[in-house]
Amino acid sequence: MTDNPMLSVTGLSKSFRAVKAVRDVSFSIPRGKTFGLVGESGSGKSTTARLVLRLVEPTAGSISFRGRDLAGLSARDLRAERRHMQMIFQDPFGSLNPRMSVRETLVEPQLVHSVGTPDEQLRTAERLLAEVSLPRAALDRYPHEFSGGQRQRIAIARALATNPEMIVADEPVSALDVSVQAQVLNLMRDLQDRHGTTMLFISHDLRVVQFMCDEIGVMYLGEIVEQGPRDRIYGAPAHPYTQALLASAPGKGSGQRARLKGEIPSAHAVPSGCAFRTRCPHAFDRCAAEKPARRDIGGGQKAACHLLDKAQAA
Ligand SMILES: Nc1ncnc2c1ncn2[C@@H]1O[C@H](COP(=O)(O)OP(=O)(O)OP(=O)(O)O)[C@@H](O)[C@H]1O
Repeated sequence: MTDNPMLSVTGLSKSFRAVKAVRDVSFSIPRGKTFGLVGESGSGKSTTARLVLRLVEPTAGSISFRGRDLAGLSARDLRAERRHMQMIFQDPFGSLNPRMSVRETLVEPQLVHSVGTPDEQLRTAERLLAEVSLPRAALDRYPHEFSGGQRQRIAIARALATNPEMIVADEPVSALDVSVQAQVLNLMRDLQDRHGTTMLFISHDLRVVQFMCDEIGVMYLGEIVEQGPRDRIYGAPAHPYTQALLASAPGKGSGQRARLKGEIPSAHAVPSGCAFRTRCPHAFDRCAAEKPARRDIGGGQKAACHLLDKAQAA
């Protein structure tokens, strides 16, 4: 990774009482790149996003954004920093205020962060609508008058209204019809290219992550068990969980790899040693006794699995 990443997360953990939602997560995102977090429901993806956005306080670990440690910022500085980190959520209907017109929706973030004069704010709103391919007439309409895909376009336009350096997108297309998903993803990629925005992108859908992301972290029970450049993760997955996820993806034959079996255990009772061992087709004694360290396996790929030691010893 580069020396000067836009976002750098180190040793991030979050417990909600006995629930260990996020455990010792570290990654960084170079400027203009997209880092994807993928994993089953309950693996801690959304909690990681909320930690990065400082919507929840970490139990441990640090987050550096634009070279500044977010924990060290006063409430006021943190608010100012939010201008540079915007978010897009799964449910655009829930995240858009039903009582605000599109004009108000797009002007409000600019008002909150004192960006531009009222005239400039309106012009920005008009430009953003054009960028997300909605007509100018949409300005005076309300969220319920739009389809799900159009609402997500409005949410994307709103996220861009303060010209942020980074966007955190949590399952931005999973509530949309499959036919609309590709349009919204294409739009997000085009806008990212045009604006050079850095992105943290969260999805349980491997195809979506493959399409959107440069680098990928695979999460299981709160941990990143494997991480690396997209082509390595999809072409040469090293962790049995990544392999099983890929084999279980819709449209994939099981091939040589075991599909994912059983349910993800509760984050209340994380298995000892390797958290994946209870579902792993390759588990052996050491997996219950000892937690595998994350090891570098070349090409920017890292994975935490005792099999990698075994392979090396062989
Ligand atoms: N506010 C909370 N209080 C208690 N437990 C929580 C809270 N938020 C998340 N959790 C728990 O933390 C774990 C991780 O949840 P999280 O939503 O981050 O996972 P996820 O991978 O985003 O899954 P999903 O796609 O279902 O949202 C789960 O066991 C969840 O029940």
